[in-house]
Amino acid sequence: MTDQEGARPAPEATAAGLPPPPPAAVRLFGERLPLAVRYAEELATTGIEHGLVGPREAPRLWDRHLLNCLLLESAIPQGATVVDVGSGAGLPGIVLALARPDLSVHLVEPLLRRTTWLDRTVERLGLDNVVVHRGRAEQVGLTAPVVTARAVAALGTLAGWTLPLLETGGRLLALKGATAAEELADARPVLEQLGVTQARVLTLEADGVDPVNVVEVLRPDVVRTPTAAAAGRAGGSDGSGGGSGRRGRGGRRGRSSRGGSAPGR
Ligand SMILES: C[S@@+](CC[C@H](N)C(=O)[O-])C[C@H]1O[C@@H](n2cnc3c(N)ncnc32)[C@H](O)[C@@H]1O
Repeated sequence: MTDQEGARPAPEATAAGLPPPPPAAVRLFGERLPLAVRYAEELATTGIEHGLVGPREAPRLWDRHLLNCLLLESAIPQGATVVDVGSGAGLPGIVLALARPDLSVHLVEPLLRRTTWLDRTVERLGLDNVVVHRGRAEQVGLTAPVVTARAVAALGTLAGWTLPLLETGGRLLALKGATAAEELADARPVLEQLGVTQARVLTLEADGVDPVNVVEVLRPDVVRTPTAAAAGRAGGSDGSGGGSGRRGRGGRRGRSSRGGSAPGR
């Protein structure tokens, strides 16, 4: 047998270098896989054209982005409302909404170019469990039991922005990279100033997917304002890495609304 006879056909590319979904995506998205494929195709085409995704990301969209974000869903209770801050191209918010139609997901993103793309993508995918809000986390005025974020800000800064968005007993779930424990240790003084007493690193895993580190921060009964000095130490840089079923009062599903509308309260 020649090499050529024994060679398997190359996996068919679906859009602009996007490979077919890997077995873990097929298994984990289940019946929602066709929608996840359409989202991946949007990322690989219009997402790259509009600058929401790096031009070389298409071949690794499944592993590095969709599956990485999908692992987070196991930490979110059934029927939860989720506020995803700094969504960018909808990561992790759209992935969660795709995999979990029981969730009500609010995407918070300040940049108009991005919310325009998010609006259009949510509409194209027919996701009626997503509302897009244009605004900054610290001004958007939403509340929910779960707030998610990936690659938005250093942990102390992120906690300062997002703890006020959490309902009593709510949790911030921040997707972080390999240095999650280090980042949590660095942020401890600021978290203490904010009143946080419970924060830990969760490692989420599934067969065929690289494990993901998530920093979970529980909302304290009273969220305090850190001193300016502590806030400065928290840093404003981009942190690397990476709920309850009610709809926003002011937001429309699949549409943008400026900050100020609240899902829950
Ligand atoms: C590096 S991107 C990450 C996007 C996406 N979460 C991901 O993982 O691909 C950071 C995003 O956070 C947004 N952002 C920055 N400051 C923010 C703030 N104060 N509130 C909400 N979003 C913010 C930016 O506009 C940008 O879209």
